[in-house]
Order: sequence, then structure tokens, then C-alpha cells
Amino acid sequence: MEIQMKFIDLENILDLFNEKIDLRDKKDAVKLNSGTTSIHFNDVCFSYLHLKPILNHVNFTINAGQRVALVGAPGSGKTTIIRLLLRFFDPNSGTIELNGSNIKDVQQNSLRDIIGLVPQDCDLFSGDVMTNITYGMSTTDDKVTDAAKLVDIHDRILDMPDQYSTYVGERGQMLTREERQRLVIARTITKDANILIFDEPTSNLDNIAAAKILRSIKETYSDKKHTVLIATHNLSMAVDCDRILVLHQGEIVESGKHIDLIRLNGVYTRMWQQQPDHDEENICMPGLSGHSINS
Ligand SMILES: Nc1ncnc2c1ncn2[C@@H]1O[C@H](COP(=O)(O)OP(=O)(O)OP(=O)(O)O)[C@@H](O)[C@H]1O
Repeated sequence: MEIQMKFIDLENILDLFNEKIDLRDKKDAVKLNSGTTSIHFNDVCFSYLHLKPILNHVNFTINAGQRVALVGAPGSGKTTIIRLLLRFFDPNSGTIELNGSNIKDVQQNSLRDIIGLVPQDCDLFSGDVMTNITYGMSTTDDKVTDAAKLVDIHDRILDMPDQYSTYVGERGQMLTREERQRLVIARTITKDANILIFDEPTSNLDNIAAAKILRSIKETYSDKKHTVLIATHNLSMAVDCDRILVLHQGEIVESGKHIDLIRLNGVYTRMWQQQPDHDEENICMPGLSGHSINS
């Protein structure tokens, strides 16, 4: 059954991220084409309100279809990189390109159409479960239930008083943080965007639930058609990504696969050693070749 398209204006969506947009499209802004998409940060510097620098000459390329982790301590600038990518703010200098197009030259609606985001604070809006997953998208019941099953919330929804029509309360307050997070991940999976961004995707889940959801995300996006960026300080999510970017005080200081970064014995290794329950076997993975920041 086709679900009716519902209009939810952009301001509301941005309110959910506690952000306000004041950037306007250029008159001749072009529509960004959908399709597998590469991401390129070219010498990006940024500070909020021109106060202390937050990002310093950030350079990286994520090839179309790659699954990349952006790791760093709290406050290192991971969420800021995501905000710039969604063009909530413009860099002070440098450029951000998707498939070679500077995002300042593209229509912001088309930019946000090709990006699916799971933000850190998974607030819902006042409405029912179904509307919170479909979020204005034209989709099918099957796609919604498939996504709900992937994130292990389908059975819980069926136990709710009105199942998928259950009212979730103001900002989803009638559900637990964990349930809200699962619904937002289900929404992102349903959107099936070209670029998937997860900002601390499992912060409200216990370790077992987090590992299960992560496995589902990895299986869903192993097709190389989606470009996936996972921002996290939980390195267990980064271990088997195609590449890991290590952000330290606003700079990308290391880049490569887990085993290469462990061999570097630098910032990443120190982060790994500080992880409470990391899996030692991952350190002993067979040799993998080195990767430069732009590989
Ligand atoms: N809207 C804002 N205005 C001013 N400073 C901000 C704003 N948002 C973030 N910052 C500052 O920018 C720096 C980077 O924050 P950011 O949220 O990007 O880091 P992060 O690596 O995502 O951290 P966390 O994992 O805690 O979310 C921090 O010093 C933070 O205090």
C-alpha cells in the first residue's frame, strides 16, 4: 500500500536538530543529482561565530560507496563536520564538494534529499509511529516494517496500543530514548538516501543492542551503492569500516584502516587502549595496506 506524501517543512526538520538555517540558495543553484555520491572536504576551516577555530584545514575524500568512520574525542568537531556537510553553516574557508559540486552551488533541498541523518538527539515529532518513520517520504508499508525489523523495533510496535498508529507524544516523550533512537534509525533506513550519516548512532542503546543494530546497518549498506559516514567515539563501530578518519582538536591527524592505525601507535591507538571493552582480536587482523587521507 502506498503511503500518502505528507508535507513537513524544512524548518521543523531542522528544529529537531536544534539548528536554524539562515543560508539561502544562490539564484542559479543547481539540483544535486541522486546516485552514488563522493564527499570531498578541501582545506575546510570553521569557527562558530568567528570565535575559536573548531576545524583547521580539514582535508579528506570519501569515495562513492565507501563506509567511513569519523572518530575523535568528544568536542573534537565530528558533529560540526556533519553540520557543514548538511550546509547548516558554511566554512570560513575551503570547500565541500559532493560528486565534484560545491555544496554552496546546489539547491539545499536536493542536498538534504540525498542525505539521511541519524542525529545524536533522536527527538521525534508529535504524531504516530508510522508518520515518524515515513517523515514525509513516499514509501510503502513493507519498506517501513522491513526497516523496523532491521532495528528490532517492529515487535515492540506491534505490542503498542495502536501498533503503527500509536501516538508517541510531544517530541516522542511517550517512548524511551532507546525506542526513539531505533525509530530514527528506521526512518533513515527507509529514506534509502545516497549518503547515510550516523552521529553516535547507538549512544542510547546498551552494548548488545548497539552491536546488533550496527550489524544490521553494515549488512544493509554493504552494497557499495551508499556512502556511509559514522561519527563516533565508540571505536568498535569503526573497526571494519573501509577507512577511519581520526579527528583531533579539529584536525584530521590520521587516516586508514584499523590495523594500520594501530600500527601507527598514535592518537587512534591511544583511543583504542582507552576503550573499556574492545575486542583484542581486532588488533591482530592480518596485514592491510596503508591508506592516505585521500585514498
Ligand atoms: N553551536 C555552537 N556554538 C558554539 N560552539 C559550538 C557549537 N556547537 C559545538 N560547538 C563547539 O565546537 C566544538 C566541537 O563540537 P562538536 O559537537 O562538533 O564535537 P564532537 O566531536 O561532535 O563532540 P561530541 O562527541 O561531544 O558531540 C566543541 O568545542 C563545542 O563546544
